[in-house]
Amino acid sequence: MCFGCSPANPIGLKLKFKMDGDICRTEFEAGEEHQGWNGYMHGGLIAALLDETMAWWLWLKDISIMTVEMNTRYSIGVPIKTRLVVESWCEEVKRDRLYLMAGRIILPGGKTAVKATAKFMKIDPAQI
Ligand SMILES: CCCCCCCC(=O)SCCNC(=O)CCNC(=O)[C@H](O)C(C)(C)COP(=O)(O)OP(=O)(O)OC[C@H]1O[C@@H](n2cnc3c(N)ncnc32)[C@H](O)[C@@H]1OP(=O)(O)O
Repeated sequence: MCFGCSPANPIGLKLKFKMDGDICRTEFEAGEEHQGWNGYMHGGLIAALLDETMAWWLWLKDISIMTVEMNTRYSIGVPIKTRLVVESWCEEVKRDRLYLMAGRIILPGGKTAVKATAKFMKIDPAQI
């Protein structure tokens, strides 16, 4: 019952993903329950949005992975009750096992509010 994508998780984000060329994309609108500071989305949940979107780029290609490292740069506060677009893509694959991924959150109007980079490690699907 994944916090990011399961439709059955009552407190989950219920994200749905689509590939558009080499970009994986989802949309999300944060509610009051997702706030940190008043009116703005919690930074940890923003990181979860990006982690999940980068993971799904791989998952949609049938690659089983786990996040092993992630860096998040918060440039603009992410307002709640606002339609967000989240995108991810692959920048490099090392030794056929380590995937260097990147992602961003785009506000209405096109500005990038948050950028992330992360490393994902391919694992044996039997491990999860
Ligand atoms: C549908 C999609 C839903 C996805 C949900 C969202 C994704 C997530 O949030 S996953 C949850 C968070 N992540 C985790 O809990 C991961 C926890 N970590 C692990 O379980 C293990 O470290 C695991 C299985 C990934 C790798 O373990 P293991 O196979 O033993 O790796 P290990 O032997 O330590 O390292 C393998 C190689 O990778 C390298 N490596 C390990 N970590 C890193 C790193 N962070 N950066 C670069 N290289 C690394 C090692 O140096 C090693 O290199 P070499 O082969 O040359 O010696």
